[in-house]
Formats: sequence, C-alpha cells, structure tokens
Amino acid sequence: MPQKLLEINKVGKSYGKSVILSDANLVINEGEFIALVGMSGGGKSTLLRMLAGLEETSAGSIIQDGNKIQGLNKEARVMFQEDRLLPWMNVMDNVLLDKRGKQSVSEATELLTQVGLGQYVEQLPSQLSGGQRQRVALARALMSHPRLLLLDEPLGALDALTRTKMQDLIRKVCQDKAITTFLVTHDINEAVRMADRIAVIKNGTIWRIVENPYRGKESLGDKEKEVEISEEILAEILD
Ligand SMILES: Nc1ncnc2c1ncn2[C@@H]1O[C@H](COP(=O)(O)OP(=O)(O)OP(=O)(O)O)[C@@H](O)[C@H]1O
Repeated sequence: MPQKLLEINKVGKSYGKSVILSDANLVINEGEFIALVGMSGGGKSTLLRMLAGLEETSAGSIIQDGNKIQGLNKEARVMFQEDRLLPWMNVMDNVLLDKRGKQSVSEATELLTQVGLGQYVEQLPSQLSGGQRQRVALARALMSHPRLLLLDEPLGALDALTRTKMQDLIRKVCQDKAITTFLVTHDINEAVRMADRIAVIKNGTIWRIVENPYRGKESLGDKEKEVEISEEILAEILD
C-alpha cells in the first residue's frame, strides 16, 4: 500500500478578482515522481509555491503527513529555472552553504560525484555551463535530505541534449534516494521521460491524472518511442 505524503484538498487560489485555481485535488505518495503539465499561465507554479509554503491557499488545504502546510514547508526544497547559486562561492561552498564539518563535506563530495561534478568542486559558478550549474543546484537541494523536491521548470534554459541528460540524471537520483518529487513543466516529453504520474492542469483545476505508461521502461534513450508515447498521452489529455 503506497504511503500518502501530500494531499492537495479542494485547493483554490485567487489574486484579487482573478481566480487562478479552484477545487484542485491531488494525492502524492511517498517516493513518487509527479509531473504537472498545462498551458502557460495555468497556475502550475502557483501550486508549486503553495506546496513550498511560499504562497497561501485561498481555499481548501494542503496536508503533508497529516498536518496542514502553514508557513514555509521546511521539508521541501525548490529548484528553479535559474540556478540561484552564489557567484562568489565555489561549487563545494554553494552545496554546503551554512553546513560545516567533515561529515557534510564528505556528503557534499559524494553528491557532487553522483551528479558528475566530482572534478569541479573548486570552480566558481561562472566557470560552469548552464547544465553544470543546475547539477550544483540539484546537489545543494539534496544536501538537506528533503522529503519533497519541488522542480519549477528547472531545465527550461538548457539546450536539448543537456536537458535530456539532466532529465535522466534527476530521475535516477530521485529514484535512488526515493525522494518524492513534484515537477512543473510545459514539456510533455519531459513529463513522460521523468514522471510516474502526470497531472494536467486545465481551466484552473487538476483536470486529469494519467499513469505514465512509459514508467520503468528501459528504452529511455529512444526518442521516437518517447514522442509516440507523448502523443498518446496528449490524445488522452485532449480527448
Ligand atoms: N503574485 C501574483 N499576483 C497576481 N497574479 C499572479 C501572481 N502570481 C501569479 N499570478 C498569475 O497567476 C496566473 C498563473 O501563474 P503561474 O505562474 O502559476 O502559471 P504557470 O502555469 O506556472 O505558467 P508558466 O508555464 O507560464 O510559468 C498567471 O496569470 C499569473 O499572472
């Protein structure tokens, strides 16, 4: 029986008179990877910010582990499209930030090796590519052992090839560490490549939740298959 981590319960959000979300419902299980797709301006980032506790709900509630999220969600970490690294700190210090001690350094080293940056610990962010900087951001997010990893279009600024590599890397790391992950993307291919389930936001609500038929398949590198399955899901979404 999957263990429930989060429950988005009849959530609504309005800014003044403009209603962004209403009656949105979604249950997220422990260790699962969910992607939220939908049109631009549909409210995806707004929902993610509410999961992070950066935004309040206007109606309904978000329950994590049986408790309503109020104020900053300390068990969540967010990764944005911008890497938000501190430019004057090298890679290692960015990952450590306020953590100190031998144990933290060895953990950071292990994480940086895992994301393929073992040789780059002393570089400054300005000496890295966009993809490498996002790898640092991922390692930094993982340093605090979040129960919930929130990804807000983190790969949006990367070229296609780097993006695909990062999709597989993030997927693998999250799976290995069994981190519950919530990805916001407008790219259905990306959702299909990464997620266990895909939630679709439409007309201000979670309109459809699709099991990803691609999940667990070995053919991750097969671009044609990916497109084919995306089209299947798109058809499902649009029918
Ligand atoms: N602080 C705010 N005040 C007023 N309106 C806001 C605020 N934040 C977001 N909005 C509006 O809420 C709507 C949803 O925005 P949101 O960023 O959640 O959409 P999105 O689905 O993530 O879009 P995109 O894919 O383009 O990032 C937009 O129309 C936006 O202008």
